[in-house]
Amino acid sequence: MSHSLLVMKFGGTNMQDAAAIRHSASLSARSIHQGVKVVVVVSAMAGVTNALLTIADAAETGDIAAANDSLAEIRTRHMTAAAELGGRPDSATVRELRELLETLRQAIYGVYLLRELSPRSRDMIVAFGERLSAPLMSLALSQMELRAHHLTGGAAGILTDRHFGSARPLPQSAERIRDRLGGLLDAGVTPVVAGFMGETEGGAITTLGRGGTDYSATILAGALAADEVWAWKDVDGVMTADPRVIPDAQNISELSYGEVMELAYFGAKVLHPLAVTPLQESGIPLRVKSAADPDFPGTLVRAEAAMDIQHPVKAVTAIRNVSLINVTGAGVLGVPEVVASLFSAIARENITLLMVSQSSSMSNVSIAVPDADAGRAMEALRLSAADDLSYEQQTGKAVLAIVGGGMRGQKGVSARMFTALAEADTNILMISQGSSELNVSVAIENSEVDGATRAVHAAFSLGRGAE
Ligand SMILES: Nc1ncnc2c1ncn2[C@@H]1O[C@H](COP(=O)(O)OP(=O)(O)O)[C@@H](O)[C@H]1O
Ligand SMILES: N[C@@H](CC(=O)OP(=O)(O)O)C(=O)O
Repeated sequence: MSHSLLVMKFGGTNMQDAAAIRHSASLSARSIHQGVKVVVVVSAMAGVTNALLTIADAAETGDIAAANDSLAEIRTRHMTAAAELGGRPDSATVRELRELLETLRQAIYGVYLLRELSPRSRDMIVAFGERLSAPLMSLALSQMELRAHHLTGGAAGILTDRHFGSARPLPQSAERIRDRLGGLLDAGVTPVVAGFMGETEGGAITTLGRGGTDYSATILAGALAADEVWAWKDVDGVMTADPRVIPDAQNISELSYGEVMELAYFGAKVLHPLAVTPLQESGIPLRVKSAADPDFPGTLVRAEAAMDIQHPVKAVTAIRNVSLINVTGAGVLGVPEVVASLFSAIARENITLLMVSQSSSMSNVSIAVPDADAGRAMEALRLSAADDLSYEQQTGKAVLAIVGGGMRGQKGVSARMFTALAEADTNILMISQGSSELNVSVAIENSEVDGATRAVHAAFSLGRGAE
């Protein structure tokens, strides 16, 4: 099928060094040479986002030596890639990288002097990963005789709210994106947008949450009414399970927006959980494609996905490092009161709620939240209707989920999952099924995740050659 506009996203692995960047540029060039306009969206080089977060924390705690050492590594990595991509020491790209790295150094030194790292400062620092990789992609494209122009997410028109660390795009972004990128595209220039980031109306840099470059790409695609989004990955597409845990996992040819959201929410690192939301209104398809095998169709994600009656479950996924919090109301408090206190605390603190289950006879409600959010959840509970509630936290748990639109109305799916878990000697701590019937999730011990995933994957015949 011929396209006129594609948005292509390249993640950290596909930007990790000069060779990977050159290969990614050539994947864009293939389409550009066919007359397709392409908007390129890039992530930071693999590992750089984590390194920047560690550097910011080190500076805040006063360990400027460690921060400077890591910063030097980041500098070397980018300068080496620029040189290998043909950027001369006096070129505009190398000068720009030098300036960005100097601003980053000053920002980190500021955190060190103040011993203070606000969510806003953290976002400003962490977004440098993408700001540093975008010029390298522009350079690689220009070495292929293509005209390219790189921009920050904000300069490309992505305007967000002020939720630093997990910002959401504002509706007025759409028109701004068309204004900022339309002219470039009309002039035959390929925009290269730094992913993961946007900016507030006041011009402060925000980030869209980990894995947010997928989200940047779909926000741009929605605004520009692109034909498709192609998210290039180091895997064949969205797989039936994490291929690092299940070598036998295979590519899923089609998923609906709803299915992919559930998968991402329940831990499949392959896409940002909100990535497809900007596509829902227009129905723009998203393809997850393999950078190593560009002609392989990968996974097509769209509004209505093909359903295979033999496979009501399409994938198994897990989130490790989860805490279970059990909340009990004392005597007079019934379940509604307990739920009300609990949920208002959760909402206030913007906590990711993975599972909820209640026991009506005991005025008891249990929730599963990521370990990283558990401290805040407990603190919020302490500050809420404190005296009448008691709560306890269990760490070291995980949530395992099966996902697939075909389980809607099908009997026996949960039974098959529970039998497989029992046979794998996995203790189930909590169970939940959304009324959308797109998933069934269970809480289990962290240590049992790999074995349980293998067992459930096999029980639903998801592996290669399982039939
Ligand atoms: N169900 C799944 N399908 C594909 N990949 C998965 C799945 N679950 C986890 N992953 C992991 O997600 C990784 C791809 O995501 P990510 O590293 O964020 O890509 P990128 O950096 O290209 O955006 C793979 O390396 C894989 O290990
Ligand atoms: N660099 C950011 C954003 C991102 O989407 O990265 P990747 O495409 O490599 O998952 C992160 O690590 O969260």
